[in-house]
Amino acid sequence: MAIEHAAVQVVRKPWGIGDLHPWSSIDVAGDPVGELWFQRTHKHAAIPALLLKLLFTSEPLSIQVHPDDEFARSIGLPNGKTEAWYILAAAPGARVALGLKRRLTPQALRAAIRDGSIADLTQWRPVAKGDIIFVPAGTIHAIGAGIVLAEIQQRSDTTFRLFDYGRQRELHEKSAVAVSDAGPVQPETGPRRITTARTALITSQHFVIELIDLPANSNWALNADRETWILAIEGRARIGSTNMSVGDAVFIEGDRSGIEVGADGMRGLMAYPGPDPVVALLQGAGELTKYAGMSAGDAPKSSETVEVQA
Ligand SMILES: O=P(O)(O)OC[C@H]1O[C@](O)(CO)[C@@H](O)[C@@H]1O
Repeated sequence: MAIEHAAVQVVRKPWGIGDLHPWSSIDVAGDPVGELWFQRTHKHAAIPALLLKLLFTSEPLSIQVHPDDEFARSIGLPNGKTEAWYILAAAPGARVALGLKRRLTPQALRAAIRDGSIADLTQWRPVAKGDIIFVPAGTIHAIGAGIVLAEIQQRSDTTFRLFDYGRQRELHEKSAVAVSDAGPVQPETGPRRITTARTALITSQHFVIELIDLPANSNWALNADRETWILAIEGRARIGSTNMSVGDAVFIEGDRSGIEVGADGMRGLMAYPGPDPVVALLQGAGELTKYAGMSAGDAPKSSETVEVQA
């Protein structure tokens, strides 16, 4: 049984940024921060199946691919890395790449990595705030500059890079060729309404991602039998005794809790293992909350911060 205000792990990246507001009040001294990873707070807690992150880009990430479960296990890793991105903010012209413009043989893919022409073969698309993008393991992909996004992924840090814009980081030609589905991607299925407050954005074997839009001063019951992550993206709420405002995340597993929504409502992402949406997970309690007067000062940011260089 657990309800935790997630700790934040800072990951520095060459493509990161220097000012994380309004998503985090962490002071970014030094190298740019590319990612904030939300972590369980108890040191001896079981390792969750999912990883929730925020990504901040001032330059494009590498063109990359991740292994599926089968390949990951063949090299001694516990699982692969299917991921999804929810766009929180996007500068004009911001874009992401998903799949290739045309199908390549493994030999042609290897040659395109070696001569860098893979950069001209990826299929870019514009993105805007509120977009959701599903990236199954094996999909060649990249994230462009000027984006803040929330990433939900299988818990893995295995990335095979195909191209890195001249940065001096390692490429992983052999593994990338072995795991890539080197062609155009299939069209995605659209979001599906679960209730007036809940929309399933992604329904997949590995995780479900819901957009939750909880009205001002409403009360809810959260019945989390399985691992569940909630990220606040607008407004405020209190989950159990944890106050949440923009950029805060809560982990809950094998536990029940009330949610009291603040005076401006709360919009957030809720993610849990798939394959199907769990209707009983979040239910309206039908009462106005006593918590309507919550102010910014009532919602402290996560207390624990650690640093990682990547
Ligand atoms: O190799 P790079 O460019 O630092 O990118 C790695 C990052 O890309 C992502 O896979 C997002 O596509 C992150 O989960 C990961 O940390």
